Amino acid sequence: MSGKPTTGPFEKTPGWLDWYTGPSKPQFQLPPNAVDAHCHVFGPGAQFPYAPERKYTPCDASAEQLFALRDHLGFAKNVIVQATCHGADNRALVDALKRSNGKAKGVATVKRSISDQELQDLHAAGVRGVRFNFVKRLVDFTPKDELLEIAGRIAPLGWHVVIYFEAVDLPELWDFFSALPTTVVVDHMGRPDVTKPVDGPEFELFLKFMREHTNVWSKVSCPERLSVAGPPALNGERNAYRDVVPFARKIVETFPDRVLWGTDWPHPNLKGHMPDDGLLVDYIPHIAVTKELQQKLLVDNPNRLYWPNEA
Ligand SMILES: O=C(O)c1cc(C(=O)O)oc(=O)c1
Repeated sequence: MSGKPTTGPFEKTPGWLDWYTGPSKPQFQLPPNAVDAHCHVFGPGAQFPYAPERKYTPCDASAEQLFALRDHLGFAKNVIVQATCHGADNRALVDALKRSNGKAKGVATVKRSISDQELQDLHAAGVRGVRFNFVKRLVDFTPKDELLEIAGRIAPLGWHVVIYFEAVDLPELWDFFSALPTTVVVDHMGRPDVTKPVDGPEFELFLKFMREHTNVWSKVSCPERLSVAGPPALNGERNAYRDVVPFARKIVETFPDRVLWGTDWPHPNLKGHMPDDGLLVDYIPHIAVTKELQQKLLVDNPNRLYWPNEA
């Protein structure tokens, strides 16, 4: 790993937790060509300013630092997801993609005013999806007709839509999600409340959503965000976030061909602790318990979605 977090000209949100320097080497050996399918770059703010409409100001997390983590953990490639602190200004994302030597693809945030040429430029840089965010603490509301219009424009490019929402909001968003004309990838399992039973009505609704929509995939990421009881991936703990495991394992085993995993580095907005990313990788074999499931989750699925010509 190289470097320490900086903050440049911006003042971080009070209480901000910086990403973990000096992560462990995972004990779990990632298979060849494994993809970290959800991570972000922040700034650096001095070069790529944070968006005026942002809801938080992070520490910087540069492309070099992300690529150093990738190599340290043993991933071959990254999918970099536009972070809300950059709004619809995708310059930091595009710069990271261009400097990845083909080892990163991206998911952008766009507005309806984007031109066809700008979409083509994003495609050339390696963008393969757009993100629609419904988490109220992160973004202001965007009208659904605007989102549907964007989805209709990116569909012919072969892109997909990434959606981020809270489990309690799924009933209200169901019809809108059903109308999306592309592959749809859900961030962080649709944020289940893991204090509720894994076979209870809330999580069952999410499973039903995936069962009834074969175009819907799920990232089984972010146990560090969803966990209530821990234990955190710190201090050598290689059996972390046990309360999240049954939820992620259920999705992996029910929909093995429609799941992705990512670190979520640099883990924006965590409050209690910042995980050791090496120990976070050691969470994977607890949710994908066979070599076959690990191969699909980490290699086959993300390569099929993001590098289809190489898969
Ligand atoms: O839960 C979060 O705070 C969060 C935020 C962002 C973002 O700001 O883009 O992305 C994520 O994947 C998760």
